[in-house]
Amino acid sequence: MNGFLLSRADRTLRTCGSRDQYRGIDAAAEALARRAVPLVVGALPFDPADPAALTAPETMHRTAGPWQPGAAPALPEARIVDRLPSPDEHRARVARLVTRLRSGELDKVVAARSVLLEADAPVPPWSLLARLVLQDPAGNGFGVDLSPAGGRYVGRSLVGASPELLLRRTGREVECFPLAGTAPRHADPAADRAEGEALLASDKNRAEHAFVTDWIRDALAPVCTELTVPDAPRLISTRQVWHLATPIRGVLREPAPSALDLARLLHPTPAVGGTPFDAALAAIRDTEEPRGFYGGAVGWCDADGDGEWVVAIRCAEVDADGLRLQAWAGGGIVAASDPDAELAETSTKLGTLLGALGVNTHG
Ligand SMILES: C=C(O[C@@H]1C=C(C(=O)O)C=C[C@H]1O)C(=O)O
Repeated sequence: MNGFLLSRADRTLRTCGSRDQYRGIDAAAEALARRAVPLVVGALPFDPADPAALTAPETMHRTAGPWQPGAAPALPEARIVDRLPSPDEHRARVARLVTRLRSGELDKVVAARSVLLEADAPVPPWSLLARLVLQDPAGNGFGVDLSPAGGRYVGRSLVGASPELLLRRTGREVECFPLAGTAPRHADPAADRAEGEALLASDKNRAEHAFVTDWIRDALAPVCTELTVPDAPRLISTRQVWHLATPIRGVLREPAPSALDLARLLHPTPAVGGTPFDAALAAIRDTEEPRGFYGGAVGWCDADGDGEWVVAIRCAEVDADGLRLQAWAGGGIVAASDPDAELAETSTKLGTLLGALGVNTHG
């Protein structure tokens, strides 16, 4: 995929070409700080030890509102050919994590799984992104060339539509919109509303959510002169799920960290990692296949330090030839989690990507 696109409800950034590429955040941050480049776009991996895929683009184009790609492009038929791990193994992993959570070794950890897909003809990443944005124009649709990360990422892209804003920095203002706590949507409006209300009232889900808001508060407090974190979360919905969400706002202390510095400070939050941070990251590294850029962050930062980063969920990596895709979904596990419910939650979340691809099989 040549270029980068981030489609948000209020504005879209699209870039083309590459005048420089960075595998390390430091090198990109340094180029921005020297004003050697006006803008850096791209993706940060889930695991901070892995390479990033950052690009200083040749040209950029900003438009108001979500991306308007025109009519929904047709996509070739695609099907699930494998699951990593198998649904049974995911359930077993969640059960083992619950044992560790009950022993007090961990407070929360996100368990993820993926599905591998094969298509009859190449899936153009831009067409997949167009379908995701048309399916939910309010979501944060993104398409990123992962080539700057090198190795197996050359020619690969990351395409998705995330409901979660890691951060937006505008001058000294910083905003975050973390999510954690999930319930499925229902076709019947009364059942749907009841599911949402039950999520909002659930102590288990509120506790899961609070690990994320506490993490963000602790990370932002030292770099802010003002910080507002509401006491209770609110409900938001996508086409597939309800989530608990908390809008967080702060005023940054001078010299204000850039959006890229803030992304590095906040990511990975316990919405995709866990608490305590080191133990959760170690558990994920020990139990899961590599997440690559799933669970990472996608966004941009300009030479003034402004920028936006969304959490890279509800997404897939598309192979260089477009014939193979890998889509992931995860969920926060706490001591009270049920392995069957967690498996179902990942299937529902996979529905964002699979729905845009026209794959109806439940993941
Ligand atoms: C990890 C994912 O989603 C995250 C986990 C959530 C949860 O555990 O309830 C909710 C929203 C996201 O922060 C995913 O979609 O893959």
